[in-house]
Amino acid sequence: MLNYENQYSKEGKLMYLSVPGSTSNSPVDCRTSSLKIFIAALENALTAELLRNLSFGCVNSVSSGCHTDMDFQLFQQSGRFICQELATMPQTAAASFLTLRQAGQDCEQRLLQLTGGVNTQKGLLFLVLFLWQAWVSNTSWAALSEHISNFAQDLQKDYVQMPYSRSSLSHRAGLADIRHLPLTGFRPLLNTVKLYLQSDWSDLQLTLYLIATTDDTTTFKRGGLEKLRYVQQTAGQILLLTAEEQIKAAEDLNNYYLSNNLSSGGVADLFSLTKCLAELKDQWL
Ligand SMILES: CC(C)(COP(=O)(O)OP(=O)(O)OC[C@H]1O[C@@H](n2cnc3c(N)ncnc32)[C@H](O[C@H]2O[C@H](COP(=O)(O)OP(=O)(O)OP(=O)(O)O)[C@@H](O)[C@H]2O)[C@@H]1O)[C@@H](O)C(=O)NCCC(=O)NCCS
Ligand SMILES: Nc1ncnc2[nH]cnc12
Repeated sequence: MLNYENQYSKEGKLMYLSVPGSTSNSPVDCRTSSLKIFIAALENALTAELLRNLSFGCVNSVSSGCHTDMDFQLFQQSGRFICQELATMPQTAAASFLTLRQAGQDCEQRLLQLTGGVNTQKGLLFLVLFLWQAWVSNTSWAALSEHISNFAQDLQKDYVQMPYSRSSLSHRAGLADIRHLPLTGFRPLLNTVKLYLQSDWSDLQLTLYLIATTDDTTTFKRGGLEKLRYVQQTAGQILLLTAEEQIKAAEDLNNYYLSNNLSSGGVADLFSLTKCLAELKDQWL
């Protein structure tokens, strides 16, 4: 077992691991070795998301949900691709919002090339890059929310300059879209992680909680505001039932998604990120 000598910054943060007797004179950067921890947690979470029994219009191991253009294998490829991109992302991308956005847009284009133009997980990629940036910049868990909120403030400009697009429709409908998360320092997601760690929620209960509390623009785009509000209210009511009653009611809601051609893609991403952060929390600086 190698005996590591840690090296700390002036603020006392663990910055490097130096390997005694190593041939190279440059210390092993703990950010590189620890990035493997980050990526392993993301891989585990993405696998769990695809293995959900009820996926509410999303792709899983036994169904393509309401997606004729995507399947389980494509999502496996998409997830592996995103993990590989994070593993090789240059640290310079973490320097500012603009460098991160450029890196994210380049990565999003490579992802779309991989999928033949099908949007599998561009939302997940967007969100996980903020967490990647915080991780590689050695932001502590306690400082995470304020750090991301400050870092992402330029996102506000998206709403001003937004061309007439789906995002503008959801924004005009008053929805808290995907940009709301980094702008609020991932506060809703971190609250979900805290609740998840305190409870013994099943994957179904976590999914239902996320449906109830998320303005999923993929659901809104396909079904409009009335159906979005219906699934949110129904999921919240299901969580109040006994565990046995929940199963039947959840299957009915899952069938509602399928019969109305609805997808919960945003919820699926938040499911993955909740699981990922729950695994990382105790190892986060
Ligand atoms: C910032 C962007 C990613 C914004 O993209 P866009 O302008 O398209 O914004 P939206 O359409 O509003 O949302 C994009 C995706 O975000 C997910 N999502 C939706 N609601 C929420 C929410 N409330 N909280 C969190 N995340 C949310 C969702 O992504 C997932 O679903 C997609 C797959 O489902 P599907 O139904 O197939 O989606 P579509 O293909 O759109 O529908 P069909 O055509 O099939 O009918 C998939 O993306 C999942 O991830 C929304 O789709 C982007 O503009 C951007 O800037 N990206 C590059 C920059 C970057 O990455 N920067 C890094 C940091 S600065
Ligand atoms: N499993 C899935 N199916 C459809 N859209 C998704 N977005 C993220 N995960 C997804």
